[in-house]
Order: sequence, then structure tokens, then C-alpha cells
Amino acid sequence: MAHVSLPHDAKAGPTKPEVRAVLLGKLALEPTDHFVEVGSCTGAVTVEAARRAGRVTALERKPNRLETTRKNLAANDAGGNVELRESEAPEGLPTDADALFLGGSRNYEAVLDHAAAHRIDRVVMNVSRLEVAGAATEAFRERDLLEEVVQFQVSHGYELAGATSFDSQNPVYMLVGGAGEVAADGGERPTDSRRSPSRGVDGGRR
Ligand SMILES: C[S@@+](CC[C@H](N)C(=O)[O-])C[C@H]1O[C@@H](n2cnc3c(N)ncnc32)[C@H](O)[C@@H]1O
Repeated sequence: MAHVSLPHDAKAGPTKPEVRAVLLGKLALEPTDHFVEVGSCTGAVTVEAARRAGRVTALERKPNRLETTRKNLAANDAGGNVELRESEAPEGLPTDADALFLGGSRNYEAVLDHAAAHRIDRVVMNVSRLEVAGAATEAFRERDLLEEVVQFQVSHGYELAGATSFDSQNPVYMLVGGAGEVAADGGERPTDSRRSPSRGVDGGRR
């Protein structure tokens, strides 16, 4: 993964590099995609998404954090394809997104309503709090958006007395799914082989 420089003074974020790697794998962004991020904060995800997707819309409710996103896009020589919106989703969400990531959880149910109504193909949400993870999993399921829940925890090794010990980060709950296209018979179908774990070549969604 290419290096991302991220000076920031925001209390939240940035999404950690290893978590971004899994996230970007699940989103599988392509040059034809319009990607939307809810809660861009430091811009860590926005910068990497801008290198992959054709178009990015980044929403952030806090003006100082949106400014941080702007600065970090510039610091990473990215952003020509990024539109920044100071907005609290679902306000300001575009209707033509292919992929959407919720890094911020405010109003997430309304954001998921939007994703379902506008048939957004890939939807991923990261959650760190247990109770929110449970409620959000249910909210994905109720809207028929859920494909998988991934939980993982990253630990970094450090040298201790000539051996290796580990510093652990908080666990991350990653909710992965999206709205399939509506088939001619009115039923849902996957848009391609990556849409369903049972159909994927490697047994995974992406
Ligand atoms: C955990 S941080 C996201 C970190 C970000 N992915 C990064 O790498 O820097 C959550 C951010 O989402 C923003 N946020 C939360 N809910 C939001 C909403 N509904 N619309 C826009 N921004 C939101 C918060 O202000 C905060 O900056």
C-alpha cells in the first residue's frame, strides 16, 4: 500500500493502515466508481480512495476536520477527483454512488436507508463500540444490505528484552454488504461474482 502522509490534530481517526487495507479490499474500488465517504476526518480513507475510484465525494460534519481532509489531500498530491462537502449525512449524500463507507456513525440508519433506496452496490461501515456494532448489524440486515460481518484486531510487535511483544489496537467490527441490482423478474441478484461469498472465487466477497 502506498504511503499516506497524515498530519492532523483531530481527536478521531485516522483509520489505521491495516484497517484501511481490509476496507479497500472489501470496497474493491475501480476507476469507473463514484465512492462516497461519510465522515472523512483526517482524510486517510479519502486519499487512498481517490487513488482508486474515478470520483470521490467526502462528507464531514465538522468544518475543521473537513479542512484537515483538504490539507491531507493536498499533502498527498491527491484530490483532483474529490468533492468535499461540509455536511452531516444523510444531508448531502449523492444519489449516484457505487460504493459508500461509513466511518462516522451519526444518523447511520438514515444513511443506510439512502444506500438501500439508491441501490448502492457496496456499503461498508466500521464500528468500534460493541453496542453500536450490534445495532448496526441489525440495521444492515433489516434493509437487506448485509453480506458479512468481519471482526479483527491488529497488534504491532515491539522489541522487549531481546524478544517480541505486542501492542494491541481496539477490535474493529466491519459490516460489509450493499444493495444488489433488481433483476428483470423483480428479485435481487448479485451484480457480479464478487457480490456474494458463496459465489466468490476465493469464498470471500472481494
Ligand atoms: C472515526 S472518524 C472517521 C475517521 C476517518 N475515516 C479517518 O481516517 O480519518 C468519524 C468522523 O465522522 C464524522 N461524522 C460522524 N457522523 C457523520 C455524519 N452523519 N455525516 C458527516 N460526518 C460524520 C465525525 O465528525 C468524525 O470526524
